[in-house]
Amino acid sequence: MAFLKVVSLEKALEIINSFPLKPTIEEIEIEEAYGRILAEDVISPIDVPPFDRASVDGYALKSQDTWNASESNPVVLKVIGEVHAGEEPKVEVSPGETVYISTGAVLPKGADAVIEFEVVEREEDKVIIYKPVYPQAGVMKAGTDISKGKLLLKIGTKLGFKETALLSAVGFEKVKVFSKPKVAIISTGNEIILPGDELRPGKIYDINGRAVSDAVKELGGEPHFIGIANDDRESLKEKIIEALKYDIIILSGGASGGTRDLTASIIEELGEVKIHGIAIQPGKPTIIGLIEGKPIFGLPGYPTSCLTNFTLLVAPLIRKLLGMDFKIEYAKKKLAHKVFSVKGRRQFLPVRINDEVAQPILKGSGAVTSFIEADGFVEVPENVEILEEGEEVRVVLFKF
Ligand SMILES: Nc1nc2c(c(=O)[nH]1)N[C@H]1C(S)=C(S)[C@@H](COP(=O)(O)OP(=O)(O)OC[C@H]3O[C@@H](n4cnc5c(N)ncnc54)[C@H](O)[C@@H]3O)O[C@H]1N2
Ligand code: MOO
Repeated sequence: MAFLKVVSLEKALEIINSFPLKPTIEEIEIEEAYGRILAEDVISPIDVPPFDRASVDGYALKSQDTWNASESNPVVLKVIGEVHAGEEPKVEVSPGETVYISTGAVLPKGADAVIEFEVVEREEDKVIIYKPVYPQAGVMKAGTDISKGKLLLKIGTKLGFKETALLSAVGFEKVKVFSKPKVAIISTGNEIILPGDELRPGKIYDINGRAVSDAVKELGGEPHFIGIANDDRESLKEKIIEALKYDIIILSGGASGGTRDLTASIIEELGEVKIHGIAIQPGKPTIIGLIEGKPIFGLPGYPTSCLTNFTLLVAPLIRKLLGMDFKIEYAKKKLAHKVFSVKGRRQFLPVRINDEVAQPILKGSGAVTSFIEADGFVEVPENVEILEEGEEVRVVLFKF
């Protein structure tokens, strides 16, 4: 067992990245595609619109017939039929002729423009036109919106309503996406209760179960909350065994006291502890192991510490399973004011971002509002004791 042998964040990430998990792909119905991550490039199989289409209600004609039309010298065309949306035109327009057409209908052969009905006069089977109509006026040509063979969406795109609309426009019934990583979540501690339970002395409501579940969801994963394990071997072991049917297991709490050893010893009994301590703050007592090929993370109990470590250690793995790069995303910001730090441990402090400025939230990891009010957390390198106001800093964003 790698008992309390503290490793660097880089080493921890290297170990996590080496875990035997790979992205898997599935084909799903378009109705289920919202929020999923594309596992293929999408090329348009058709032209949109698929045919030259009237974009106004009016008369389809040969534009050349109208070029000499004016108020004093109108052109008269003969109406030879009608074509409505959804129909195949049965008529062809010859010189001197026109066809009544509705918006969205196929432009009949021979015609190259449509004039709105409001600007012409209709007399029985005649239409009187007082101005020239330009070629393609009132027409949307086939493929001008989307052309067949065009790359529409790239692999890795998160499908929002615009993307699903695009898939619908080209007739996709099914689409290939990365399978959602299934993540089991267990909160630990005798003091933790669920909303709805009675708040007896010494008890507190579970925050990590909710926050981690929804962060997993926001990343594109599928959370499975297993429940709260008491600080006893049987309760914890039972919950961990139950969690093994999922891809990744996340525990929170019990990191610093005796329960920590309990977690480590259960992981060691069922699999292997790979990391027991990381040289970061928060997160020093973090445990990471592998049971039956499933990564298991023991994150700190303080919600702010738990979510910081989730973002640093677990989010890159979930992203990797969704076809993205395994890496922490940093943004460069300027520090709003001087910050003192402890030398020797890399620190991550919650910050609020206003424009390009990172404003530290100095409430400590014990406060849940530290992370709720934060947009990310600033990295204070291990060899730095003071960060000056206005200094450029690296910020990990709470953005999944
Ligand atoms: N003597 C020392 N005490 C502590 C140290 C230390 O080095 N020496 N480290 C502190 C740091 S840093 C952290 S982080 C915590 C680590 O705590 P654990 O991971 O063991 O977690 P717990 O003790 O179970 O919980 C800490 C705190 O968070 C609350 N908590 C736990 N789970 C949840 C949850 N699901 N929802 C809401 N709140 C939760 C728990 O009740 C505690 O108040 O230890 C420090 N102590
Ligand atoms: O390790 Mo605690 O997680 O420093 O806040």
